[in-house]
Amino acid sequence: MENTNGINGVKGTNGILHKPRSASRSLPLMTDILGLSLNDRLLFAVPKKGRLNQACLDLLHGSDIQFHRHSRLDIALVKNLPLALIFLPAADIPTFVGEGRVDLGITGRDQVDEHECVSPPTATEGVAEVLDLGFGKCTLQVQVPQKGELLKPEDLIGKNVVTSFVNLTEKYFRRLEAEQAGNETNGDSNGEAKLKTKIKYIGGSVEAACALGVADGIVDLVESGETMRAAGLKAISTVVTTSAILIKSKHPSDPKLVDLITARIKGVITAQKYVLCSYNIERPKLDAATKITPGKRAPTINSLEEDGWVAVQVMVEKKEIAVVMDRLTEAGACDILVMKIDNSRTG
Ligand SMILES: Nc1ncnc2c1ncn2[C@@H]1O[C@H](COP(=O)(O)OP(=O)(O)OP(=O)(O)O)[C@@H](O)[C@H]1O
Ligand SMILES: O=P(O)(O)OC[C@H]1O[C@H](OP(=O)(O)OP(=O)(O)O)[C@H](O)[C@@H]1O
Repeated sequence: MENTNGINGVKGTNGILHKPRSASRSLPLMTDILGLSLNDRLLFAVPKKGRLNQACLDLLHGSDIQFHRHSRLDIALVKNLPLALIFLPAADIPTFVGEGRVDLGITGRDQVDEHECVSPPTATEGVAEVLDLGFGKCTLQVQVPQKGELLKPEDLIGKNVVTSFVNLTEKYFRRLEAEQAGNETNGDSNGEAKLKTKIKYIGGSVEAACALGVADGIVDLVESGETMRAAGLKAISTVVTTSAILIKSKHPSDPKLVDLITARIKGVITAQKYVLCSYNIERPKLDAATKITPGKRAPTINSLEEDGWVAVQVMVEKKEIAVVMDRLTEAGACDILVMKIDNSRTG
């Protein structure tokens, strides 16, 4: 049976479309205890707290994924799709998705990289990146006290480094130590060489570690740099850059539903990134104007009732719109209007 969304399945008593779950995923018993049946639902992991949480909730809202989350409960059934949301720490999402326990997830690319240091993808396990979501942009950096003798990452070799990203940090220092020793084979994380740098895990407030004497340097995320500067630290090297991504398991239980959710999320992301710009211009000036606003595919051009004039409608990146309006005015455009896009489906 197929519903209007093109998702195969059968309707349950509550009118929700159910798809037979793939036999490969066994359900945790806890779901029965909570009185929620996850049977036949695609599982979608969302960060339960922290920097990515609100942006993810906004994305779900924009994608018309309707749910009610009971307080203290980390599982929510979606009312209008055969989907269940699982609220998890961002750091744990690559494990659940990578092992195929959860079909879809949103987390930082840094968390996926950290996970893959210890669980490299195989033919059946591991995550596949579906979409860069464009938020949660930051950089994982090596930081040291602003005042001090440590100037470059090599100066930290053999010293104490504190981080929440122990695997990426170990990989980074293995490579650095191998380069310093002039022996590239040492860089293999399976190698025998003992790491000289001492790497310790701390779950949060990593920036306090140097001032408290726990670390000589840290590896932590930097966005605006405010936290780092307030803690009297400076960045001396970048380990990885990151942003929030949509990931899926290698064998999702309902690939068509994964595609549908991906298309909805993509539509919201595009709508957030672009505005719709319309203007009128005399036809001889149209070429110059459309060079300024080429659009995503191409501008829509309609003749006006007034002879020799056309109306142009085109998508423009939000961050560029002020400069684009200045340039359009210079090119002779008039009646320039800019409109917010609520949602989209574009190629
Ligand atoms: N300052 C930041 N700016 C943008 N994105 C960030 C920032 N800090 C973290 N992130 C992204 O959010 C992810 C989760 O980090 P965050 O520290 O919010 O998680 P958490 O430890 O689950 O939450 P909390 O710190 O509230 O306990 C990171 O892996 C990274 O991808
Ligand atoms: O460069 P900034 O814009 O200052 O952001 C960077 C800070 O944000 C994150 O921590 P968060 O505030 O999420 O809390 P945490 O230290 O508990 O992880 C990160 O670990 C840095 O401490």
